[in-house]
Amino acid sequence: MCTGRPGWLTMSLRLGQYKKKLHQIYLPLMDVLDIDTSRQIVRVEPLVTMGQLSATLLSQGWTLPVVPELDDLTVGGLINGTGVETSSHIYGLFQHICVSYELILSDGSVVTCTKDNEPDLFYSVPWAHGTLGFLLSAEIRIIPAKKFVHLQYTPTYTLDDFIKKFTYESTRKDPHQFVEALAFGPDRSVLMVADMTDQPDPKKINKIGHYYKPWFYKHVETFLRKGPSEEYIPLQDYFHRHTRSLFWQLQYIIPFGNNQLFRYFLGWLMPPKVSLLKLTQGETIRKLYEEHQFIQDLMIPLNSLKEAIGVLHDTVKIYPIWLCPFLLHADPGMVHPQQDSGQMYVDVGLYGEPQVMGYQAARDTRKMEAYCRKTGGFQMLYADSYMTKDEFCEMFDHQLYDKMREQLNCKSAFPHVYDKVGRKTLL
Ligand SMILES: Cc1cc2nc3c(=O)[nH]c(=O)nc-3n(C[C@H](O)[C@H](O)[C@H](O)COP(=O)(O)OP(=O)(O)OC[C@H]3O[C@@H](n4cnc5c(N)ncnc54)[C@H](O)[C@@H]3O)c2cc1C
Ligand SMILES: NC(=O)C1=CN([C@@H]2O[C@H](COP(=O)(O)OP(=O)(O)OC[C@H]3O[C@@H](n4cnc5c(N)ncnc54)[C@H](OP(=O)(O)O)[C@@H]3O)[C@@H](O)[C@H]2O)C=CC1
Ligand SMILES: CC(C)=CCC[C@@H](C)[C@H]1CC[C@@]2(C)C3=C(CC[C@]12C)[C@@]1(C)CC[C@H](O)C(C)(C)[C@@H]1CC3
Repeated sequence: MCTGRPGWLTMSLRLGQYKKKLHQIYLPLMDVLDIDTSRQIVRVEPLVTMGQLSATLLSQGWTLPVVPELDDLTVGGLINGTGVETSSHIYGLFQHICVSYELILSDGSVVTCTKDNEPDLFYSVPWAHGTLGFLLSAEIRIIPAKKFVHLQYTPTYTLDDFIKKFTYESTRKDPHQFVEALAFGPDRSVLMVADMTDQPDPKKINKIGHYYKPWFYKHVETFLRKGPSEEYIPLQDYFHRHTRSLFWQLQYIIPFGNNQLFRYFLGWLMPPKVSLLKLTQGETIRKLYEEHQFIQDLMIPLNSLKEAIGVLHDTVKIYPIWLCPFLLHADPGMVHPQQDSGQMYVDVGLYGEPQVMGYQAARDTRKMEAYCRKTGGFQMLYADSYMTKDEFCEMFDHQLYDKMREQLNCKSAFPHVYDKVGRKTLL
């Protein structure tokens, strides 16, 4: 079994060919069920999207501690897959802000698991991609929101200076609420730290969410020239700052999209719906993307970042690079640090056309996957994974997952997670 959500509706690169072979279970569950401000918990169904949830919560003065920024990402996808954002250096991944999951298992029974009740199930759901049961609802923590974020930009011009400042901001004892960086070259980066506030300086307010405003990453790049700066951005605009340009992928689809005239007259049409692009994309475009684009998020320990930037420069040479620190909790399950306590990791996001000569998708992605395993890191599974099953099992800890599959009689009910996400099985 798998969910009946069509592959073209999802925010991953894959079309979900496995869905054709499996029995599809329709789960039209798309409601925000309850906002309990005394417990600071929101109860939601799996098809609730980030755009919908952040608008609902913000209207009441609340927000999720971690808001993955593309509007169409769903709670179900973020729990059964994963989610990360610029506040993750404090709160961890999306799974770490979840308090309970209500699931329907292969025998039809419904269970609610938390870290104290059915902990094995609770810890094995994230990253299992719906191969242990179907999610019916989840309870997620919420925190009070403010109207603006005070965002400070610091350009750096050497790799060493950048690593020093980025490491400091990611690990300091009194951290800023949001930390992110964009690397525009091996030694040209802009570090951004931000905090929520209700007292913006009116002269420094920038409503970056307006449709005629420049794409956010282009705006950030200007600070390499202008030097350090600060702004006040409406919170909702901040959360969805990379939505309008799909990070920097829209430049390949609409190359003139950031042109001033285009923005003023047609900017309100942007971004195209990812699901519409997926639904209408032909086989040729799909192949072109597969062969000429490298879209991957590698989650590696922060102390490997300097080396990783060098390796990525030599292997694919793609800029900008999205850098987002996150605290990986030492919880049981498929993804945890190699040490016994939590460890600071960084999500290294590469979304673009490799500028190296002779790039070969399968060969070079495999190289990056091997490097990621060597550092003790993980690949985000919305992207194409070319690993073999053994390599996959080396990257993701299968101990608890295998135990739960055995215990819950999953083998005849759900495919193995590798058979859902592995690229080889889709060829
Ligand atoms: C993407 C998406 C996200 C959603 N998210 C949420 C969410 O977060 N929370 C939530 O609560 N819901 C959510 N919904 C569901 C939505 O709230 C319901 O579809 C709601 O019923 C839509 O209201 P409407 O005003 O568009 O009504 P309609 O769709 O026009 O009507 C809803 C029903 O009421 C009937 N009806 C309308 N008027 C009358 C009348 N005068 N007398 C008798 N019957 C009448 C209609 O025949 C129909 O059966 C979502 C839906 C979608 C598609
Ligand atoms: N900032 C970020 O963190 C970003 C994250 N992403 C990635 O995008 C993906 C989310 O995209 P989205 O379109 O929302 O999700 P998808 O529909 O792609 O779902 C992802 C996985 O979760 C499973 N799943 C979804 N809902 C349920 C459910 N109710 N019960 C059981 N399993 C379920 C799906 O199973 P099935 O195949 O059976 O439907 C699928 O394997 C995540 O993997 C995330 O990592 C992408 C961009 C940014
Ligand atoms: C962890 C983080 C921040 C991840 C961000 C990932 C985005 C850059 C990804 C998510 C979905 C994504 C893979 C997508 C695409 C680009 C990169 C996206 C937006 C596009 C639009 C590229 C063009 C393709 O033809 C197609 C339409 C299939 C995909 C759809 C998904």
